[in-house]
Amino acid sequence: MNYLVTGGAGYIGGTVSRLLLERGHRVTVYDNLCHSKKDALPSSATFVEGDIADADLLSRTLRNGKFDGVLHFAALIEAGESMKRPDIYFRNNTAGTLTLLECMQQTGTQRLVFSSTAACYGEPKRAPIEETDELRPTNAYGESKLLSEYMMRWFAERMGLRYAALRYFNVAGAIPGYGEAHEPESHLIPLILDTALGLRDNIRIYGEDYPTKDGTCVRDYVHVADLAEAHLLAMDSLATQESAIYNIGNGQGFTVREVIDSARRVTGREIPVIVEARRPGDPAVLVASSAKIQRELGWAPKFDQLDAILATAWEWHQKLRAV
Ligand SMILES: NC(=O)c1ccc[n+]([C@@H]2O[C@H](COP(=O)([O-])OP(=O)(O)OC[C@H]3O[C@@H](n4cnc5c(N)ncnc54)[C@H](O)[C@@H]3O)[C@@H](O)[C@H]2O)c1
Ligand SMILES: O=c1ccn([C@@H]2O[C@H](COP(=O)(O)OP(=O)(O)O[C@H]3O[C@H](CO)[C@H](O)[C@H](O)[C@H]3O)[C@@H](O)[C@H]2O)c(=O)[nH]1
Repeated sequence: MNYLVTGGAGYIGGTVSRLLLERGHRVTVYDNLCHSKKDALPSSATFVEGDIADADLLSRTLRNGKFDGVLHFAALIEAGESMKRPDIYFRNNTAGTLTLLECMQQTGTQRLVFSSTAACYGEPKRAPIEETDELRPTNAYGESKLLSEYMMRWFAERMGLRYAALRYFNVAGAIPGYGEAHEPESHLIPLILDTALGLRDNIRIYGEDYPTKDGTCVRDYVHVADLAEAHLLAMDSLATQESAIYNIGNGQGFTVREVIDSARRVTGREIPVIVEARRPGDPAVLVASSAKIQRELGWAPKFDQLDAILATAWEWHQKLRAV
C-alpha cells in the first residue's frame, strides 16, 4: 500500500514509517521539520517538506500521491507548553487537522489513522481508563486533540471519512537505530537518561503531593514498537471496519519515582533527583485499558516490563549522545 505520513520525521511517525517500509509499503513523509531534522527520515521514504496548514501543497501532495491512507502524527506535543501557549496548540493541532481533513475530502482520500492521546481524558475518575470514560482534558494539548477527534467524527458521519483515533498513553523506548530525540526534550525518560549520562545534574520531579503511592504522578508506558504495530492493525482494519477509537497502553501504572528506580537498575548509574512544584495541567494518574484494541484488532504488545522498555531507550540514548 501507499501511505502519507504527516509528522514522519518525528519520534513516533519515524518509527511507524520504518515499520511500514519494512513491511513493503510505500511511504511519503510530510513534515515541516519544526521539531525534527531531515536526517531522521528513513532513507527509502519520499519526503515533502511542508506544513499541514499549507492546503495547496497538502492537496497537491495527496492528489499526486493517490494514497491508500494517511497516518497523521504532525502536532505540537508538550502538555506543559500548551498551558503557556494554548493558541499555538489550537492553531497547529486542531486547525491543522481540519485543513488535512478538508484536503483528504477534496482529493478523495478516505482512510486516516490519527495520533490521539490519553490527555483527552484529563483527570480520570478511575484506572484503568476505557474509551467510553469521561473526556475532560486538563491541558490545552489534550483539548486540541479531542477537538480533532470530534471533527473526524463529523467527517466520518457526513463526508465519507474512515478513521481510527489511537489514544496513546506514554510512549517510550526505541527500535534498533531509531528512538526518541525531541528537540527540545521535555519527556521524563530521555531526561532521566541524560541525567544517567551526566549531561544533566539531576532529574526534576514535578510534584510529590499527588494522591498516589509515593506522591508522584503515575503513567502507563508503552513501547514505541508495540505502538507502531497498532497503527498497521488500525490502518488495515479500515478496509473492512467502521471508524473507531482505541486506547494504547500497557495497563500498568508507574510513578515518576518508579521510573527513575527502573532507570537506575537498567543503566547502573546514579540518577540524582530534586523535587519541584507540580507542572500545571498534569493529571495524577493515567493508566489505559487496551482491552478494546486487543479484542477487536488482536493487538498484542511484546514489551510489558518497564525495565525492558527502558533498556531499549538506554541503548539508543547512549548512541544518540555519543554523536
Ligand atoms: N510521545 C508521546 O508520548 C505521545 C503520547 C500521545 C500522543 N502523542 C502524539 O503522537 C504524535 C507524534 O509524537 P512524537 O512524540 O513523535 O512527536 P515529535 O515532535 O517527535 O513528532 C511530531 C512531528 O510533527 C512535525 N510537525 C509538527 N507540526 C507540524 C505541522 N504543522 N506541519 C507538518 N509537520 C509538523 C514535527 O516537525 C515533528 O517531526 C503527536 O501527534 C503526539 O501528539 C505522543
Ligand atoms: O522532567 C520531568 C518530566 C516529566 N515529569 C513527570 O513525568 C510524567 C511524564 O511526563 P512526560 O512529559 O514524559 O509525559 P506526559 O505524561 O506529560 O505526556 C505524554 O503522554 C501524554 C499522554 O499520557 C501525552 O499524549 C503527551 O504527548 C506525551 O508527551 C509527568 O507526570 C510529569 O510531571 C517529571 O517529573 N520531570
